[in-house]
Amino acid sequence: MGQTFVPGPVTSLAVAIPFGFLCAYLIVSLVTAFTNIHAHPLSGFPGPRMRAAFEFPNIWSNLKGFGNKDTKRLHDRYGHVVRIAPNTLSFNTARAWQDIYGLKKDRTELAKDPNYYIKGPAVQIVNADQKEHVRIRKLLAPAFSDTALLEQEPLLNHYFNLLVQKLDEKIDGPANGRVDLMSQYNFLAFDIIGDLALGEPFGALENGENHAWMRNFFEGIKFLGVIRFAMAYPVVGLFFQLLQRLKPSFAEKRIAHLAFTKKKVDERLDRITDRKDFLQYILQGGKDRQNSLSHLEILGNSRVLLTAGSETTATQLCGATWFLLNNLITLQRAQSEVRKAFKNAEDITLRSVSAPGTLPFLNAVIEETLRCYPSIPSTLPRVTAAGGAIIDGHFVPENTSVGVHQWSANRSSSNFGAAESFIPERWLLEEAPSLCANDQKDAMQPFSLGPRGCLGKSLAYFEIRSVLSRVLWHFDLELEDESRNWIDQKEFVFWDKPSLWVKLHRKVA
Ligand code: HEM
Repeated sequence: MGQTFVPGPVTSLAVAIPFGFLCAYLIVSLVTAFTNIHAHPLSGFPGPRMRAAFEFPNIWSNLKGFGNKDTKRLHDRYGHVVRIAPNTLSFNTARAWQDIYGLKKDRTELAKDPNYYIKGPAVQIVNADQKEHVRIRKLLAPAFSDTALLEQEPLLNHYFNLLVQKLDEKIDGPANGRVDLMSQYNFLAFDIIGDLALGEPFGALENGENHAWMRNFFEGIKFLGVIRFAMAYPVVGLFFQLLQRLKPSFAEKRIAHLAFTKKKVDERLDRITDRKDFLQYILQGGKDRQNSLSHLEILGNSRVLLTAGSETTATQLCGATWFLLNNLITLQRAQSEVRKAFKNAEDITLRSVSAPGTLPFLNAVIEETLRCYPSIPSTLPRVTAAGGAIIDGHFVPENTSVGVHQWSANRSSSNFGAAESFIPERWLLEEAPSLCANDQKDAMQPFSLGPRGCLGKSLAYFEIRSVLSRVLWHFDLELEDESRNWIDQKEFVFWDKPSLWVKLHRKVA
């Protein structure tokens, strides 16, 4: 006969204490949820009750990579402003862009949301507060002026030509013209920004493989989503810390990523050169000011430049190519415009691709790609200051996280006619179809706006116009069947882009 187990006092306590904590946690969560719905300063804003009550539906949606689609669905249902989390409002109008990201009359700006822009040990341009940001931006801005960028033309041309050469080699090689343009564009954008920022080629195009830095970068972005979850739910945070101990590769990749950047920055700082890379501007600008950047700040900002300047531009190159190849009439028009504008490949220069009136249709394709497939489809959140703010005509109480959700703004039928369709002609004054007559063009701000708007916008346009012109000039392209649905992607702040398979043919002379 078996013995009956009678729990002793120690066993009972071991069960009772966690059980007690769990009950207390559940009760506090439910009371908070009830208060969030009925007695919160944002209670009057529209949105689903679950979103008003808890943080996790929003975090979970982003963590799974469906943030863009889920948030847009909420805007379609609830309107221009939606309460997507207890303390978070999402907007989708042109007015909201100005109210949230523009500089105020008293020269202040809405601060970046610290729960999103998680600060590391070093201040860097993207997460710095307003005062620090002004200091850093002043040092970096001269490197991004059109004059400074035009001086970089030989360097840029080297990489543009290398891309064409590598693509051309694929035609006669075993690949028989089949190529993954997503990888090639990523190699190109990373090589360019690596060279511009740190004065040294990274060799991704040359070697034809993703640099470990790039592979780790995307892991890092996904990792940020987990950190945000852990910040909102400390219980998840504890579990996550445990996971890191059990699976050290999680943290190792991040450490390797940081170590690589440090090594490259240190090597560059040790090198005496008169090459005008971005670091040269930072060091020169800091010489006669007490505002120079510390070593840690140089490191932090270099990481930002490498990231901000590679992934975003490569995304646009991929997107524009896919939209073109998916619509043969558009492709033919863009291609014949480029081939007519440039008799010889050498005529394609930074100045010629940017000259007004030279490539109107290609420029319209680029704008429409930025609308339909923005590099950063999600929200870049700010926090309202003491006393609250008027946003898009609504009074928003202080300490609220606010932002424009790019995907929802760009694809909203109240901002754009036939918003879900790719129609480059909407950007051409004389050809815009009547259904696009009321387009709210200012509702699309792919580079954001105001004092924290993109510093690399001119560089991005130079790169995108130059590369698309060259690819369309040199090659005839077909989309491979497996990339027909390429555009259907998950989003983790940036897009999780799969390979973009195309078949290249040399242009018939
Ligand atoms: C199509 C390409 C690009 C897009 C769509 C884009 C978009 C953006 C956006 C939306 C922001 C605002 C971020 C925020 O508010 O947190 C930003 C900031 C920034 N971008 Fe870009 N970007 C692009 C290319 C580049 C390039 C090529 C560089 C060159 C390094 C660059 C450098 C920066 C920097 C330094 C900032 C921070 C500006 C500041 O806080 O003052 N970007 N970008």
